[in-house]
Amino acid sequence: MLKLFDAQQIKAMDTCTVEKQDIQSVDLMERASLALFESLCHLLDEDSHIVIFAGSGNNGGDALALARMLLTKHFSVDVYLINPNGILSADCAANKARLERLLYINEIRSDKDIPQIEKGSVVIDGIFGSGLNRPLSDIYLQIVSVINNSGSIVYSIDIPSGLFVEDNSMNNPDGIVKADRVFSFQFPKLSLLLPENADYCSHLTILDIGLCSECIDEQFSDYSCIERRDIEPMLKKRNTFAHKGVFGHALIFAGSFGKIGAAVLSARACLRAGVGLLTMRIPSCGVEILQTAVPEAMVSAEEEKEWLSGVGGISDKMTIGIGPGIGLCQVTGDLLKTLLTVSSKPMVIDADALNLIAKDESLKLLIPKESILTPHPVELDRLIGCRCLSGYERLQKAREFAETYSVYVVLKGAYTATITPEKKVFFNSTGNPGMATAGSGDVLTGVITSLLAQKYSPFESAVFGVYLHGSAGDFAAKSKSVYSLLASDIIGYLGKAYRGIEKR
Ligand SMILES: NC(=O)C1=CN([C@@H]2O[C@H](COP(=O)(O)OP(=O)(O)OC[C@H]3O[C@@H](n4cnc5c(N)ncnc54)[C@H](OP(=O)(O)O)[C@@H]3O)[C@@H](O)[C@H]2O)[C@@H](O)CC1
Ligand SMILES: Nc1ncnc2c1ncn2[C@@H]1O[C@H](COP(=O)(O)OP(=O)(O)O)[C@@H](O)[C@H]1O
Ligand SMILES: [K+]
Repeated sequence: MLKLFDAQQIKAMDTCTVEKQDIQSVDLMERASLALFESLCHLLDEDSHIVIFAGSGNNGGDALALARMLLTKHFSVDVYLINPNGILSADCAANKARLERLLYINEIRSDKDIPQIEKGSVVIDGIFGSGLNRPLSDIYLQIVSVINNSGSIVYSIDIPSGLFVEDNSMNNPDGIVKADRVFSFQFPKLSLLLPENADYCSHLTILDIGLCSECIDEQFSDYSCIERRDIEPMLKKRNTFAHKGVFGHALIFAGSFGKIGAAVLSARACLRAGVGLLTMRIPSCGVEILQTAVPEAMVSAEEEKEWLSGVGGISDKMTIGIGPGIGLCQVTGDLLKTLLTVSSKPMVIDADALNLIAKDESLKLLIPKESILTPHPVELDRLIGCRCLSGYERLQKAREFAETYSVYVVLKGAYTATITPEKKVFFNSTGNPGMATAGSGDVLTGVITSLLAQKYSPFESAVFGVYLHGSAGDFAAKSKSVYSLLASDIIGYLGKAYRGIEKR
């Protein structure tokens, strides 16, 4: 699991590593720059012209060290050191001295020193890193504007200059470098996983710079990224004598007139994710459709033709999922209230079930503890009753919600965040923009309900389900492209996603 840290913690680990490994901080800088150099070389052409912008802190020091390494490979390099106050950090100064022996360093002290960037150049952005402590102003704003308007490929060191590591709600969007790729040292930065910062980082590479693992373990973090190696041990092996009774009985409430497709998608996904038995509670207009499309599912038909109004037959043995395509009828809201009142086991709550809860404050208190709620950002805003201005704010509100109601919140997006009742956040690493298509959320509900029915813990059901769903989406995108991917394709590749986890 990759932990994410704030700027102070990064500095603390830096200092701790230097002490524990008995090295100088400039040696750690050299190691970081070397990792960057090696990774960057794969992306450069022999005749690339490289324009490096270095700031006065350690991010600038990295950039100057990188320039020296690029010169050893005979790249054409121009270096601009932005030094309006004439004060450099010690390691930046040391690297300036080393580079000066090899190359003339242009210094930018006022706006008249700002260069035009030659067309076709590659820009390296080493102006500010994790030490940024205020939004950019003056000369820095002008330089960022020159970089962003240069039409060049831009690679940022550690983080796009001008972007804060965590909260950018008060930042100036014009003062942030838009990078084609960010090379982040050791850990992703939280801000790079939030949707409002998508423009500043098209691709992300994490570079291992050998920070001391003891120093990393000492630092507490509420945020981490789930990797394949965290998921693999969660997979439950199936024994030879297993029978369908072992793998749980899911009961999914889904569909309304015109939205029976949502029920079909969640049913198929639930079965493909491995549940033993599945009953679908749907309005009677959907019975034929569902029985034809998903013969493996049982149907509990609602008396009402077009929407759900009654809970039907439920038992304690069943694991409930509710929401896909159910609509917002009052009678469906009443059903939800009954269901929340009579159930004490964790359930999966999605889509219109979340919208119904948002409309009736009293329902929130009835949600069984440890239930899994799967809102997309708009559903989350409705649930908490306010329109969040940034992904960062939304994440904090979702954490408060998870704690207040003792539930797991799966906040969906490019990096879906599973938030625990303890307010810990686990970002997912699979998935792609092809999944931004109708019905992929219904598929996720089916998958998570299936895992919960198979006795995965609520936490495992959420993070494992999100990972599996994203991984199936990645296989689907490889085959169908991100443009043509359908939610059904995700279901079709769930088997391959399981194989991917089971293989290693
Ligand atoms: N992770 C690791 O372990 C490793 C990290 N390494 C590298 O170190 C980087 C962090 O370096 P850093 O701490 O020196 O901060 P960095 O961002 O270069 O400069 C901050 C300076 O700028 C200033 N300043 C701030 N905001 C400003 C503004 N808006 N406008 C103008 N000035 C502003 C502020 O000074 P102030 O003006 O506040 O006195 C401060 O002195 C990190 O990102 C990575 O690249 C590797 O070398 C080794 C391993
Ligand atoms: N750009 C993206 N990258 C990765 N996953 C994505 C992306 N866009 C959407 N998804 C995933 O697709 C699903 C969409 O869910 P949702 O918005 O509820 O769709 P629907 O309501 O159409 O079923 C979520 O699991 C989300 O994480
Ligand atoms: K940078």
